[in-house]
Amino acid sequence: MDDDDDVPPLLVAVDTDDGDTPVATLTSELKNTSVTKVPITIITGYLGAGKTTLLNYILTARHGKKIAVILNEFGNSTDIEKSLTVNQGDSSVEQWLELSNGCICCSVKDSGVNAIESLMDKQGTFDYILLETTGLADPGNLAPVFWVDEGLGSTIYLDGIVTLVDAKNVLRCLEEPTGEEAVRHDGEERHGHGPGPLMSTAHLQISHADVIVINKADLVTADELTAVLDRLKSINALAQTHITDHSKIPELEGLVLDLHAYDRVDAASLDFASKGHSHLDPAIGTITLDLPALTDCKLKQLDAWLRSVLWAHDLPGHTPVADWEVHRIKGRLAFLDGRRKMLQGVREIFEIFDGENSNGPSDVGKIVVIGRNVGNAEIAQAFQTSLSGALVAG
Ligand SMILES: Nc1nc2c(ncn2[C@@H]2O[C@H](COP(=O)(O)OP(=O)(O)OP(=O)(O)O)[C@@H](O)[C@H]2O)c(=O)[nH]1
Ligand SMILES: [Zn+2]
Repeated sequence: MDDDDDVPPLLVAVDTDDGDTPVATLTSELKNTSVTKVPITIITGYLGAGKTTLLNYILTARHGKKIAVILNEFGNSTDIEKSLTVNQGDSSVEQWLELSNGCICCSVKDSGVNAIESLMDKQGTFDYILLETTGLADPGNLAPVFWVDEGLGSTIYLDGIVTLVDAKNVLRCLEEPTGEEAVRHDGEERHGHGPGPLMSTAHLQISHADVIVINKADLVTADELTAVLDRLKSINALAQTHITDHSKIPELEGLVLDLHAYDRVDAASLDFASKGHSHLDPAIGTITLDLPALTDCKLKQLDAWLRSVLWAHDLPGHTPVADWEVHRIKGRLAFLDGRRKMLQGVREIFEIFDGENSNGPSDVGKIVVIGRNVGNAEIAQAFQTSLSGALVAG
């Protein structure tokens, strides 16, 4: 591990021609065009994978953005009464989350967003927010905090989750969850896990990713790299992958920044995910469900099915065969009349929104699911049977 971790990355206003443009000027300029929402990218990855290296790379690259870096302390849902720290130039501002009583995920959601908004009030708006999690954070707990409903009028939006993996160590991390992790992720809080393949923090960080940066490529052979890539694709076939040395991404925009991962669904990634990949990983996998052409009535049935699966953890019409949990869900919903909608979800939260209309009758609907044990043949079959049943009936 590096010893520079105690020195948090700095917020720098890069590429302004005179490096010391006062913050006040930037703020008033931005306030005039105040409808612009600020994207937030979650940067996650196992201990020592290269998160800080990536942050520093982004901060010094030419992009002209005024970036705020937030170090997240509430990676685990049991440990959220913490603060957000924003580093700006030489100063560091800490904002405590004020948790109200009531449902813990609602209060985290409100306070996480409020904390950032109040930081922006105090410090001036940023163009972009990078949120670095601790190495042991589960991004699935964090994403819903920042994936805010349009209607709530938030000034920030979740742009994507970028997961760094260490090419040299990731396979070992996936094989050997530490005792503590095995207990943490195999026990309590989530839907009564039965026995099953162990899931590590590395699994959770990979399964929730929109982009996976396979870092430290300089430390492995080409064959080792291929093995890593195969394993990662078997866990999360939806994420884009990039191979790097010292987290150097050639083009930041579209590859790690400005992904719009939650307001668009990329058709090519859905098609790739449904090509059928090996089930190399026993704990987490990606499956594709066939979806018949929809009508408005069937859309309602699909919505009810999603609520049942994601909220009640119940596969309608099916006795649970073994334990499972859904981390990500994405889909293309094709309608008989040529309309097309997209589905996007993280854990319990999902959204269906309009997509571009199809070009013709060959358009097929599909839903890609990433989650714990869903790659198990019996469970994959149960998902498909339950979905098909829900859409035929009624
Ligand atoms: N050989 C090699 N070393 C790298 C690479 N990327 C980062 N490192 C080194 O790996 C160490 C850890 O990198 P960091 O960027 O601090 O990793 P991190 O994910 O922020 O680590 P934690 O915050 O401790 O979880 C540092 O010493 C880096 O210089 C790489 O591509 N190749
Ligand atoms: Zn670090």
